[in-house]
Amino acid sequence: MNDSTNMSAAQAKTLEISNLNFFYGSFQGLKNVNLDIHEKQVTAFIGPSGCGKSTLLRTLNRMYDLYPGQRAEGSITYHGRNILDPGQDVNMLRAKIGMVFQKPTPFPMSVYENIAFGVRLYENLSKGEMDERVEWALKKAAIWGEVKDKLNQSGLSLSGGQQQRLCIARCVAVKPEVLLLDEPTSALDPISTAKIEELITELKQDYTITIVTHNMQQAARCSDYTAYMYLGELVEFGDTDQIFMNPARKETQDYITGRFG
Ligand SMILES: Nc1ncnc2c1ncn2[C@@H]1O[C@H](COP(=O)(O)OP(=O)(O)OP(=O)(O)O)[C@@H](O)[C@H]1O
Repeated sequence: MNDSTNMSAAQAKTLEISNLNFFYGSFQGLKNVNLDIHEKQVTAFIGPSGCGKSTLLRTLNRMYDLYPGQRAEGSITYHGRNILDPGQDVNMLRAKIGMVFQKPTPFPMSVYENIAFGVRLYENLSKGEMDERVEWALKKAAIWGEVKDKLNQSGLSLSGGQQQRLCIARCVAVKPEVLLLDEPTSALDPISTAKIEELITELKQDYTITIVTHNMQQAARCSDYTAYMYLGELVEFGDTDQIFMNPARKETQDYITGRFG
């Protein structure tokens, strides 16, 4: 648990989720979720399989838009605008609110190009500037030392843990404000997991982070706030210390102590 966070009501909110409902066709995946994501803090979504953690994460940068039949209702306010509005520029939104998936997904191209490719979609940098950006992003993701002599090798030649940090670097390279991490360590060994957890703690100095995790210890170690979900509803949300040590709801207590789920 994180002692750096003496939570206060005054803490800035990066995303304000209000009355959010989500539908997969006729199936309702999220039911009236209300939640604030605080600036430069780590918020963990926990709960049993199928409770809606990934669905909630995917609404935050409208990733669901890529799939027909999926829709969200309600509002998610970001910089004073509801990002669910049809007029929202989703490409710009995804640059500002980037996502890293459960399985590392490097592009089948060099380490350098994995980073430069996304940057070119948004910015026109000179070769020198791009070199600097690539190095900066790889350093931010704590992988520069391991890949600086392999920039022209395929991203797919890296280990799983390195690939995941490359994906985090790719996300950071376009200078987002928010990182959405969907079970980022579930495919990784314990050492790579520890590196990513350390990285999350470092990255929150600059970014607002939201993480879906099945791992209670991970939520307790890395997050400042925790949201416990069940059957599409937000059961309880609060400071991670409070949720783990003194949950208000019995359902939360049962889940975190392993009596349920
Ligand atoms: N593409 C889809 N079409 C229809 N229903 C879906 C789809 N994706 C998810 N669901 C349903 O929505 C609900 C929430 O799923 P979601 O993936 O958000 O849960 P989760 O908490 O992230 O689960 P897990 O921990 O297993 O990844 C589940 O009942 C799931 O079956």
